[in-house]
Amino acid sequence: MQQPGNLFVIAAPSGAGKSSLVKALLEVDAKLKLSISHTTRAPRGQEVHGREYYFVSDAEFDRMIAEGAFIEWAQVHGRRYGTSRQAIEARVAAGEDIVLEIDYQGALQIRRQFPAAVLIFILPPSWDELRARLQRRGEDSPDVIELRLRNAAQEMAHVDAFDFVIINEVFERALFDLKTITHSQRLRVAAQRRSRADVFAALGLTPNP
Ligand SMILES: Nc1nc2c(ncn2[C@@H]2O[C@H](COP(=O)(O)OP(=O)(O)O)[C@@H](O)[C@H]2O)c(=O)[nH]1
Ligand SMILES: Nc1ncnc2c1ncn2[C@@H]1O[C@H](COP(=O)(O)OP(=O)(O)O)[C@@H](O)[C@H]1O
Repeated sequence: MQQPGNLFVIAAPSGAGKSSLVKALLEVDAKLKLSISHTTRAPRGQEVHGREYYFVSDAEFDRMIAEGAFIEWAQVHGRRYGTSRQAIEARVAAGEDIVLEIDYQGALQIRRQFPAAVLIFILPPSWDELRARLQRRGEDSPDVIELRLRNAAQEMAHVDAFDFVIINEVFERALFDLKTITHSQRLRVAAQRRSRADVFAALGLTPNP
């Protein structure tokens, strides 16, 4: 029987570097696939429908809620964001490892439905650096940046519900931490199955004869 895949849930205050880290992680880990959320917020400059998000109208989002199409959804920074059930259930059952880049409210909903999900929280090194990153990114108006900074405190208050916390100060170090977590989870699952071959496969090694 196919073993289910792993779910990695990554949350962070806006500007902490979560999208950049996840993008870099996906580039070096071919086994990981990103869950692409639906949102009612407008696309930013370089964003493409179906790549960063499925950008939908409020009416379309309402319809999806009514149909039970979301495995979790939440209101964040005044817009709605959700993970489609279809995108997760079939893929996890097929053994795929999925990354969800969602807020803490969504992370807690996922934990209730998938107790084995690994919840990772990314923190900025300081408030000043968080503000500086939002400003440097240059995608949000000053009003939106202030709203995101206010919401960051609320988001960070939920850090204790997470399994791991990574401080994204030096980018490469934070990426290394993320890789350690995904590797460890795969090894743990393989070890639980008590199969030496599985443990070696998870490491990408060939067992000695
Ligand atoms: N609950 C939930 N939150 C989401 C989902 N997709 C994105 N988010 C969160 O919504 C917040 C705003 O995302 P976005 O507007 O792309 O800005 P970002 O903070 O720069 O990533 C972030 O905390 C995201 O993690 C989702 O499907 N569900
Ligand atoms: N370790 C880091 N040091 C300096 N800048 C960073 C670091 N990580 C990410 N950034 C930058 O901070 C900004 C916000 O990162 P982003 O990945 O968009 O954050 P989030 O998805 O959490 O909102 C981007 O301009 C990104 O290039």
